[in-house]
Amino acid sequence: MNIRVLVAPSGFKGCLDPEHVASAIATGLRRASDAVEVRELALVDGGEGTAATLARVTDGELRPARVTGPLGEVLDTSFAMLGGTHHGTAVVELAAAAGLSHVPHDRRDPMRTTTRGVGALILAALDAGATRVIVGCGDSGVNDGGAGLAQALGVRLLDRSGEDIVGGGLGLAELDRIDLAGRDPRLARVPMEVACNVENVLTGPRGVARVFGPQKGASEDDVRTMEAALDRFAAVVERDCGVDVRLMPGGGASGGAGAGLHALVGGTLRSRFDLLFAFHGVDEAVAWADLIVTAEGGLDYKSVRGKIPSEMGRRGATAGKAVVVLAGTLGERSGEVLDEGVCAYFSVIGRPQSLDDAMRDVEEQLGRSAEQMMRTFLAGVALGRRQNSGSQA
Ligand SMILES: O=C(O)[C@H](O)CO
Repeated sequence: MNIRVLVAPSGFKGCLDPEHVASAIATGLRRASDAVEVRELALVDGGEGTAATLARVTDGELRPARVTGPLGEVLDTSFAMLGGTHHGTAVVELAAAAGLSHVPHDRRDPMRTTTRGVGALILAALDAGATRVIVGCGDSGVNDGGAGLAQALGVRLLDRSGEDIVGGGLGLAELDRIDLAGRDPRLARVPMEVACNVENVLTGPRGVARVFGPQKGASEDDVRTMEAALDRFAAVVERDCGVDVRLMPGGGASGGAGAGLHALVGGTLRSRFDLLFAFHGVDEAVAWADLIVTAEGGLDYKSVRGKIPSEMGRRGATAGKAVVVLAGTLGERSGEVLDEGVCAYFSVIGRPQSLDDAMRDVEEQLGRSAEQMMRTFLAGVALGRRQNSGSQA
């Protein structure tokens, strides 16, 4: 009897895209036995690779666009126009115009980086005739509450002297008034859904500056300054737009771009998995599988807060399926993923080596680990069969 294995990993950020992660795992699984039937789903979570992957799975295309990058530089990037039954839907990946990967290490500074280019991508999608826009959040290098993108779409964010505030997380500290009158009128007609991690909130103890600021280059002082700036932003938004974005689920996505996209642009914030997994047919694939193998570059306590391994753990457990996670590295409290329905997790790193070497060998290591994991699983299946036939004899 064949064992049906669903391979549904995320990409290994900055190292291997989800398609290559999936195919490396699938190769290893097939080596374990001819009785293994594999189905590959390369999953995206709204961050890097989302537009390209959704274009591919729907037979759509990437459209080039020249925008302002996070540091104010000229950036050649793209958005997706989906195909098939999703014709008319545009996917704007925030990371494509404001991603951390566009900011060199020595210039990481979320006090200054901007989402302005994301607004330009949304305009390009509207100009291309989009009738529905999906904005994917994640992997950003910004903390501007979506101010830059809103300004690019015609929203005025004014300081006390009636001047437009400057770009970046710091500019929000000067915000005094919001004027929505000049917002692009097409935004009132074209529905926009924002795929976000609904665990991320704008302010408070789990606020976005505190949780994600340091990885974007913020010092402790910067974090405090940005928190105060986001508090001010939230207060002005509440007064001028009539919505409290402080603890709104997903409002903290991508440096608070979730809050700005909702309050200033009119987008609806949605769980990224509910929105994006439908394109992949995840629920049907989970129902098909006996075993689910998912993967992530770095597994740690953040993985249980709305990341792909924990989401696959939950969906697998609900459907009564075994879920295993293969990870590049195991970080702080990675074991918390076991509380999310995952049966077991492994690091694929086989020997002490530098990060560069590990990244170079990762496909081979994924294949080897997947093969050994599958052999263990098959041994368990064989043992179960023997015990069953023994108890029936
Ligand atoms: O984009 C970001 O800021 C992080 O991925 C959290 O959403």
